[in-house]
Amino acid sequence: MAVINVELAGRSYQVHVGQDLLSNAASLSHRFIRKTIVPIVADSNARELHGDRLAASFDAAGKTPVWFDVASGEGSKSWDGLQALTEWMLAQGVERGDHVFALGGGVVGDLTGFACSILKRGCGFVQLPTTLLSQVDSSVGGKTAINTSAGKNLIGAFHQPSLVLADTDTLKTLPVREMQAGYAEVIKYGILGDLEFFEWCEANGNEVIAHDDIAVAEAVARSVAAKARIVAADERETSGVRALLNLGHTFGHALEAETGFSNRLLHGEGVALGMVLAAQYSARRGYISATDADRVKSAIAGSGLPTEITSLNLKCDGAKLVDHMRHDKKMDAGTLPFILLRSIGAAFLDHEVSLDDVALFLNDRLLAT
Ligand SMILES: NC(=O)c1ccc[n+]([C@@H]2O[C@H](COP(=O)([O-])OP(=O)(O)OC[C@H]3O[C@@H](n4cnc5c(N)ncnc54)[C@H](O)[C@@H]3O)[C@@H](O)[C@H]2O)c1
Ligand SMILES: O=C(O)C(=O)C[C@@H](O)[C@H](O)[C@H](O)COP(=O)(O)O
Ligand SMILES: [Zn+2]
Repeated sequence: MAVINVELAGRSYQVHVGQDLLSNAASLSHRFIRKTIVPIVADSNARELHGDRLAASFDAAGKTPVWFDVASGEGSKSWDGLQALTEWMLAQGVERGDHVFALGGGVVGDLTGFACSILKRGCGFVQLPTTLLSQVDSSVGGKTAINTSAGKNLIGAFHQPSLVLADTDTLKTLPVREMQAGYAEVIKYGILGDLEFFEWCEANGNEVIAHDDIAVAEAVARSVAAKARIVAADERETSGVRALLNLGHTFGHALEAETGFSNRLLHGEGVALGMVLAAQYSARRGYISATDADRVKSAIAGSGLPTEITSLNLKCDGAKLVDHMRHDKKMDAGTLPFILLRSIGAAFLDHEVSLDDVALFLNDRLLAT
């Protein structure tokens, strides 16, 4: 088992990565349980597949889990979802000093974290991530949010969890498509900041996706360590360091919006497409070679993720995708900084990008064969 610290003044916390952690959840989280009742917000699939182990752990400790079920899918990260959850938390008598547990993927983690950030102006929460994506990325770092019709994660807050238990056994039931989507956020850490980890991904990515225990353990622990370092350096994305974690997301969120935040394009798939576009756009700007852009694309394609936006059969042009980008949270007085590559393993923020040029670039990609 690995324990990674997220070092933040006054609210540092641990991320445990290992097998069968849910069976020991009560003892690992005992500091955060003050009452007999333990409120658990659960993704419907995660509860069905892994809820019993969690419940048994609390039962054995003399605690009583009370469950709030969240329907699977991005649609639950919504105003309606937030209203239903916060009203349930009030009905359960959750107080500011209490902790709510979030069992599931990034959807449940982001929704529960946001609900906890506003309930009575803030209560605690513990992340129990059960997807690869949520173990390597969304459960760590305190970004919480819901989507609106205007775009992705536009209503949210920074609110750090008190503890993260990433039980890698839960990934054994995760469909391959979801493993691939989570893997996009794994290889992201290599592309943005660590050439050696990118090369590890080139060699081991398929073992991760195939649920190989050793490869999964290494991928999750190394990803969490990378994210913890970045979050500790720039918790609220103000210095430009944390913004690098958005590699591929400016393009990806626009594609998610255009596909209606639906099963047509999972978040990780949008990030995969977005990272390929960011690499190609970096080559267009003369920062990296076409060969390096192709290497990024091949590594992503090799894991079975999409790499061509033509595969989405979009009925829009580049200007429409750029319109979605105008809602990006990085927009700053009319300019949108893009996360581009100086080399594989060295991302940077380019503040000189013209959105008109991005639209032209996307028109080319929408026509590519
Ligand atoms: N807060 C952050 O820093 C951050 C980072 C990355 C992504 N995100 C957000 O995370 C969300 C995506 O998260 P996700 O990829 O985990 O998706 P998700 O939460 O929708 O889960 C994916 C699917 O897996 C199912 N599932 C969950 N655990 C399972 C298990 N163990 N076995 C079988 N099925 C299981 C779910 O029911 C769902 O159908 C997006 O909304 C994205 O914006 C947030
Ligand atoms: O933690 C971060 O910072 C990230 O950017 C991680 C991303 O993978 C994640 O999808 C995040 O939710 C995107 O943030 P947003 O600020 O663009 O909504
Ligand atoms: Zn992401």
